[in-house]
Amino acid sequence: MVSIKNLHKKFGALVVLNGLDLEINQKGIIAILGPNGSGKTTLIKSLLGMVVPAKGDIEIAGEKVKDHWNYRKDIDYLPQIAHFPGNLKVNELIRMIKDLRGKDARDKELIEFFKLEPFLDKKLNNLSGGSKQKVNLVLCFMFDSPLIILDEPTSGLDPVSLLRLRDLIQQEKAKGKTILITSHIMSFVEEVADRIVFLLEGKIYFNGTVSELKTSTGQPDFEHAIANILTENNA
Ligand SMILES: Nc1ncnc2c1ncn2[C@@H]1O[C@H](COP(=O)(O)OP(=O)(O)OP(=O)(O)O)[C@@H](O)[C@H]1O
Repeated sequence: MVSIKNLHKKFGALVVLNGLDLEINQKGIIAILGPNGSGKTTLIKSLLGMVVPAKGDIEIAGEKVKDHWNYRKDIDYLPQIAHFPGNLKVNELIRMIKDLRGKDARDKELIEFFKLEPFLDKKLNNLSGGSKQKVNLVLCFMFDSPLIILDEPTSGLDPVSLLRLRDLIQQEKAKGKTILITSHIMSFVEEVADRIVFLLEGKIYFNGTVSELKTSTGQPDFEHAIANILTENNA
């Protein structure tokens, strides 16, 4: 589904991706983890053509990403920071995105799911951070694409909304989708992820299941296994 070969990206003198290779051929939930600044968002944006790598090849569903755009219609993406036009009302934004994408959308179901009905007539500028994130989630999930990329979907969500998001992600997985996710909430990652891909120094440092990670680090729990990688590598 996703094939990345020898990916390089620098910002000025800062080397972010340094010959990264990654194959994702499975359905299910793959967590992309790594310390702050390790290049998770840069990697995600490279998949979407929003960052242009200096070197390397990316293919998604057998289609090359470079100089192409058609493949993107089959990807749903949740950006880490959504820059919404603040003067638009929530329902106006949802309508606008539906018009732009020109695909069937299940917005009503998701608005109900995240209990957003009371906010539909409010301007985005007047929403709390968590409510904005729920709008972000509705916009991402409403088009039912086979590949979903979620950059920090948990950010700003209260515990009840977090449980709803977890259920939604599990439902999408059950439909046979591939879901890439970044999150700094390790308990959430441990609960949902089928595979952990850990970025360090511009490459994949670990690629395996949660239990393989615990075994390879000799740690009894997931949070300590991640902390162990970071301290061992002075990250
Ligand atoms: N457009 C840009 N111009 C300059 N530097 C950038 C740009 N985008 C990212 N960087 C830098 O590249 C590095 C990797 O950033 P990136 O956002 O990919 O990391 P991340 O792993 O997603 O981090 P976090 O966990 O904090 O979200 C950081 O040092 C960041 O400051």
